[in-house]
Amino acid sequence: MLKLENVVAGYGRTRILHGLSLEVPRGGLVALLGGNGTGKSTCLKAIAGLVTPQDGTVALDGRVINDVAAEDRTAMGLSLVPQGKEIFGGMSVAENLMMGAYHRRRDKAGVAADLEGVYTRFPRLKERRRVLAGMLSGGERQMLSIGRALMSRPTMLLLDEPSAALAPRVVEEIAEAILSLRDLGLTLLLVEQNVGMALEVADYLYVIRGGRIAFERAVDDGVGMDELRDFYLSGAH
Ligand SMILES: Nc1ncnc2c1ncn2[C@@H]1O[C@H](COP(=O)(O)OP(=O)(O)OP(=O)(O)O)[C@@H](O)[C@H]1O
Repeated sequence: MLKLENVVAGYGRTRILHGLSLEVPRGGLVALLGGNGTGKSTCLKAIAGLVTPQDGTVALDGRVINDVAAEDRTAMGLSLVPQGKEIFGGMSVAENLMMGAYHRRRDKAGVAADLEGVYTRFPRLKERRRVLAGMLSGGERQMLSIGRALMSRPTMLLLDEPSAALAPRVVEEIAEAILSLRDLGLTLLLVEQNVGMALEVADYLYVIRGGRIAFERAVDDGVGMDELRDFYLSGAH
């Protein structure tokens, strides 16, 4: 469904991705692991259209989308759940969710149904729908961030470190939510530093090092936690 080939990208003259290639098949749950500052978020931004590749291609369903604007990629089914839970703290939970459906203004009935769907998936968001998003806990913010992305009716979600700074019990909840999205038929690319969580949910793993993919393997083929941790920690330093 999604294919990156030899993507070179960065900020200004600074190159961060040095020829990165990866694939996410339809319905797959693929994890991209790597240490701090290795370019994981930059990779997601290149897919979402927030960073333009200087070389290489990003293709969705066989179509190269390098020149497609970010908002048009959202309409094509790509939705980014950014790191840092970039929610609007001064707006209510419900208003934040509606922001995810901004390009579907003419589809009032569909948007209302999807809002109910998000509330069914995350009952805590329903309970807190009138609360200012800035008052939510870390786990609730992450759920809101995922819920807001779902409001654009995506076919593929790009999740940027959804477990970051969350307690283990909450990470487990988020992992379950991610698995339930896969069961719903969504295709997922999950950027993580939490190796345990990635191994628990993903069916395929990539490790990024120096702006390129340095290791990849199907989880079913056996990937040891220690092997992975050593691999990318040794590469990060
Ligand atoms: N907007 C920007 N302008 C300039 N440099 C940036 C920008 N965003 C990120 N960088 C730099 O690009 C490099 C890769 O950042 P990126 O956020 O892609 O890494 P990451 O693997 O997601 O790391 P982390 O897990 O710490 O978020 C870092 O050195 C970072 O400082």
